[in-house]
Amino acid sequence: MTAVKLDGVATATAVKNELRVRVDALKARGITPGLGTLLVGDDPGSRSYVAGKHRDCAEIGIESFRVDLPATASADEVRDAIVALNENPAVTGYIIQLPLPAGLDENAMLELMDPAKDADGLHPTNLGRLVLGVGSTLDSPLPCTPAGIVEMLERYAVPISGKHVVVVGRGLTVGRPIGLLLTRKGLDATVTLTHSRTTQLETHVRQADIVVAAVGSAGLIRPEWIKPGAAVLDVGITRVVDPETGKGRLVGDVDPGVAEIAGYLSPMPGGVGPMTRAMLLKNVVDAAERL
Ligand SMILES: Nc1nc(=O)c2c([nH]1)NC[C@@H]1CN(c3ccc(C(=O)N[C@@H](CCC(=O)O)C(=O)O)cc3)C=[N+]21
Repeated sequence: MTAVKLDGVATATAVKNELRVRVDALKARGITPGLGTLLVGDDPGSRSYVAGKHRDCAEIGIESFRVDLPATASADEVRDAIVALNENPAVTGYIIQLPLPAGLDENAMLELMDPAKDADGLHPTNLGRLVLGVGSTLDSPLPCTPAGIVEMLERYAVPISGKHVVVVGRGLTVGRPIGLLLTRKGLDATVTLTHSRTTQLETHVRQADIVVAAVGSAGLIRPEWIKPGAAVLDVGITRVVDPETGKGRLVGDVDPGVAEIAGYLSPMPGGVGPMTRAMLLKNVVDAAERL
C-alpha cells in the first residue's frame, strides 16, 4: 500500500501509556477509577467489545465492573441497573453497550445516566455540551470514536484546519457527532455529512481531503472516489463468513484498493476501533480527575 497507515493499535498503546501515569497519580490521591459496562442480551459482537473494554481497564490499572442482563430484560430491569450504576461510588464512569435489544428505548436509557459518569459522551447533556462547546473547553466527555479519530489525525500530523471532511453515515456514535467536533474552533474543518439517502455520494467523497466512512456497508468506498493523497478512515464494521474457510471475519466500508490512492489510511481492523477504546479509558480517567 502506498498510503501511510494510521496505526490505531500503536497509537492506542501510546495513549494508554500516558493514561497509566495519570491513573497512578489518582491512586496516590486515594481515587481508583472504575469503569462499569451494562450489556443487555447476547449479541456476540457486543460481548466481544465489552470483554475488550474490561481487558483495556486491567492494562492501565482501572477497576471494571460488568453488569450483564438477558435479552429478555424488561425496561424496568434495565432502568434499575442504570440507577444502581449511578449510585455505585466505585463506578466512576460507565457505558450502556449499544445497540440495546429491540423494544428497549435507547434514548430513554441514555437519558437516565448520571451525565458526570457518562464514559461514552452520549448522554443528551454531554451531546448538548458538544454543541455548546464551540470555542471553549467545557469539562465534559466527548464521544469516543470522534475523539479517537481526531486524536489519531493529530498524532500523525494530518492537517485538519480548513480541510474538507466528508463523513459517510449519520449514526449516533460517529457520523452525527463528529462534525460537531471537527468544526469547533481550534480544529476548524469544513464538514459534509452524507448518509444512505444522499444523492451522488461519489461526487461528495471526491471532494474530500479526509473521508470518515462509518456506515457498515462492506467496500462501499471505491478507490476511484478518493482524491489522491486524501486521508481515509475506515470505521464501518461488517461481519462476513469466509466461504472458503467458514471462518468469520471483519470487513470495513473502504475497498482495499483505496490504499493505492490515499495518502493516509486508517484500516479496519487495527485503526479507529482501538482508538475508540483508548478514548473510553481517557473519558474515565478525565472524569475521575474531576472528582
Ligand atoms: N455504548 C457504546 N459505546 C461504544 O463505543 C460502542 C457501542 N456502544 N456499541 C458498538 C460500537 C462498536 N465499538 C467498537 C469498539 C472497538 C472496536 C475494536 O477495537 N475493533 C478492533 C477489532 C476487534 C475484533 O477483532 O473483534 C479493530 O478495529 O481493530 C470495534 C468496535 C464500540 N461501540
